[in-house]
Amino acid sequence: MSDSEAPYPTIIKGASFLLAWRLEGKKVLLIGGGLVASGRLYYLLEAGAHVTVISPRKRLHPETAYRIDVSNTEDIIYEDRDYVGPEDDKLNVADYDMVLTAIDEVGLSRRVCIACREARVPVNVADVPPECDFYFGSQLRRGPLQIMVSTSGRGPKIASLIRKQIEASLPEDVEEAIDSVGKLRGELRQRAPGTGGSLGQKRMNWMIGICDAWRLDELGGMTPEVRKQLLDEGWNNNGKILSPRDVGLKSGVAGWWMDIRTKVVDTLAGGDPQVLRAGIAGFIVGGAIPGAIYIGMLYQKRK
Ligand SMILES: C[C@@]1(CC(=O)O)c2cc3[nH]c(cc4nc(cc5[nH]c(cc(n2)[C@H]1CCC(=O)O)[C@@](C)(CC(=O)O)[C@@H]5CCC(=O)O)C(CC(=O)O)=C4CCC(=O)O)c(CCC(=O)O)c3CC(=O)O
Ligand SMILES: NC(=O)C1=CN([C@@H]2O[C@H](COP(=O)(O)OP(=O)(O)OC[C@H]3O[C@@H](n4cnc5c(N)ncnc54)[C@H](O)[C@@H]3O)[C@@H](O)[C@H]2O)C=CC1
Repeated sequence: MSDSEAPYPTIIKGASFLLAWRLEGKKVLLIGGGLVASGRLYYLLEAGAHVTVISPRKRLHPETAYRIDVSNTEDIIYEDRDYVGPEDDKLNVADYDMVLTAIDEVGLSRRVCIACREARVPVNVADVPPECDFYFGSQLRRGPLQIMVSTSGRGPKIASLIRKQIEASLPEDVEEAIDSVGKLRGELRQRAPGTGGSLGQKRMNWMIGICDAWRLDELGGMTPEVRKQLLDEGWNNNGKILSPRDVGLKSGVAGWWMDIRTKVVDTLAGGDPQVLRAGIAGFIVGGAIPGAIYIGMLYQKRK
């Protein structure tokens, strides 16, 4: 059977299994305290992990020192010393949910990796990709929204550049929209509790319908009263999907402008606002220069 005849997508191996790992309250061992470790520590703390950092004070990155001494004293156990290796150290890698090394001693990192794999503890060795059970990626976070770019170890700087492009293209209201949808889902669950089954399917269909019918900026502006109206007159009315117009919201100038803008951008610039902006700037500059010459000529003539 050729690829084009296959009923489902062809499996192309070589990917990483991307997840959003819930580390809240989990124990993580971080060996090293330099620049790379400071980045690791930041993400671990944002995820609510309890981190044990081992690294001599004298080469601690200032951000790591700040986390240890000032901002996250409760979340970090700090040991001011060299880690001596999995065979001799008083800390046992098997006692942790995750182990990270970010040191400049490849031999030691390798021994940590072997010990972790024996103990089946996931490990990341910053300087040796084959010794990583998982890679970090270039990340961005806007409240509940998290995006990670991975290049499968090939080009971390490219991952960083792509992340910046994604960041610049995100709609402004994305955080508020996710927040509103989260609240609506919670209120729907209170009204129709339970897991799975036909009720679960009905709940999911209703949420999909709402997300399809409302634009991000409209979702972001949803008040508690509107959410109640959606549930009272929509969900409780045979699972009807009410649009913003149905609940009395006028599209408003902002909404109208967004619609027009999206249509114009799609038509003129293939969906890229930057291309359109460049085009408009070119149009203005292109008009301004001949205009200035013309006015200049009129002025000359009058004289
Ligand atoms: C495999 C991986 C393992 C892991 O770290 O988990 C890994 C490995 C290595 N990185 C090295 C170097 C650099 N790393 C960066 C930057 C980042 N590296 C990150 C992740 C990863 N790096 C994982 C794969 C990610 C993927 O799949 O795309 C990012 C995305 C996330 C983060 O670290 O938090 C973060 C960007 C964060 C951001 O800006 O958003 C830069 C650029 C810079 O510093 O500006 C350089 C210098 C340029 C260069 O060398 O390309 C070297 C040394 C190579 C050598 O010695 O020559 C190794 C080891 C090796 O490759 O052998
Ligand atoms: N994965 C990635 O994204 C990147 C990885 N790297 C690699 O990661 C490693 C760390 O990089 P940096 O943080 O920039 O180095 P760095 O030199 O700033 O920090 C190394 C840290 O490890 C500590 N350390 C060394 N031996 C130790 C031990 N036995 N026990 C405890 N702590 C120990 C040092 O005190 C220092 O704090 C390097 O090998 C580097 O090549 C570098 C850049 C990016």
